[in-house]
Amino acid sequence: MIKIGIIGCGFIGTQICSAVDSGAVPAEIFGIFDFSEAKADDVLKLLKTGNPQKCAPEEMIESCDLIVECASQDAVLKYALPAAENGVDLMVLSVGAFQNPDFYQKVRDAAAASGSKIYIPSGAIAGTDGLKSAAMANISSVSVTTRKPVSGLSGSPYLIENNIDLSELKEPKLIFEGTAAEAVVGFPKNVNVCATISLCGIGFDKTVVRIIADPTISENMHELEVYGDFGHMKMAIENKPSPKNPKTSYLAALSAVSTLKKITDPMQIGV
Ligand SMILES: NC(=O)C1=CN([C@@H]2O[C@H](COP(=O)(O)OP(=O)(O)OC[C@H]3O[C@@H](n4cnc5c(N)ncnc54)[C@H](OP(=O)(O)O)[C@@H]3O)[C@@H](O)[C@H]2O)C=CC1
Ligand SMILES: O=C([O-])CC(=O)C(=O)O
Repeated sequence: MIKIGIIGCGFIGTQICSAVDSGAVPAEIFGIFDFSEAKADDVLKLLKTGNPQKCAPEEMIESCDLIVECASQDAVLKYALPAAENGVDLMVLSVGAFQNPDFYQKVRDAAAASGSKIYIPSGAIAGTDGLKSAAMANISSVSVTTRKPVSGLSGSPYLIENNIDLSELKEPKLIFEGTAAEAVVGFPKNVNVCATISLCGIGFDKTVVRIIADPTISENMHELEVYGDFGHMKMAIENKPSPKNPKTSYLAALSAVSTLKKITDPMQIGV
C-alpha cells in the first residue's frame, strides 16, 4: 500500500484522511501536517486504522510515496519542488501556485528527472476531460465564470487591495474580469479551478476569468466555455459548499479522493 502524507488538515485534508481510513482508498496515512496543531489533532482523533502521526513535510518527503497538498498556494511553493526532486509523487489542490511559469517548469523538470508524478485533480469543476481532448487540436478561446456567495469570497486579496466591500450587496455583481494568471493571485482560495483549466487548455494568460459575487445563491457555481476546432463546449456546475469552509466546494474533496482511487487502481478510465 502506498504511504501518504497530508499537508493541510482543513476540509479537504480531513475528507481524504477519512476516505483512506474507511478503506475506500487502498493506502495508508503516514503523516499529517497543519500550521494548527489542534486541526491536526482533530484529524488524528478521527482515524482508526494504521499509525498516522503528526510530522513535518520534510519527514514526509523522506518517507512517503505520495504527498497531498491541500493547504495553500504557499505550501505548494514551499514543498512541491523538494518533493519532486526527491522522487516523491505529489497531488496539488492549490493549483494557482502554478501560475508562475518558472516555478511550474522547475517542478515539472524535477519530476521528470526523478520519475515522480504530479497529480492535479479536476477539483471543483467538471469538463477537464473534454478540454484536454480538445487541446489536442486548436482552441480559440477558454473562459470560466465563477459565481459565489459573498461569504465565499470574503478576505480575498483582490477585494482588500481594491477596497471592494460586498457586505451590503443585494444583487449579483461582476467583481473581477481578467486572465486566470491574475485571478488566482487575487482570489487564491476561490479559483484554483481556473488554474486547472489553464493547465488543461490554453494557459494562464489566455484563459479569461469572470468572478461574480452573488448574494442570492448558496452554491459555488462555475461555467466553462470553450471554442476550438473540435466545436463548442459549455459546462455548468452548481456545487454545494463544504460545511466547514464556504470557499471550498464539497466536490473538490471528492475529486481528490477519486484521484487517489485512480492512482491506486489498475483500471484507468477517462482521459
Ligand atoms: N483545485 C480545486 O478545485 C480546489 C482547490 N481548493 C484549494 O485547496 C486547498 C485546501 O482547501 P480546504 O481544505 O478547503 O482549505 P482549509 O482552509 O479548510 O484547510 C487548509 C488548512 O491548511 C492550513 N495551511 C495553509 N497553508 C499551510 C502551510 N503552508 N503549512 C501547513 N498548513 C497550512 C490552513 O491553515 P490556516 O487556516 O491557518 O491558513 C488550514 O488549516 C486550498 O488552497 C483551497 O483554495 C479548494 C477548492 C477547490
Ligand atoms: O471550491 C470551489 O468551488 C472552487 C475553489 O474554491 C477553488 O477553485 O479554489
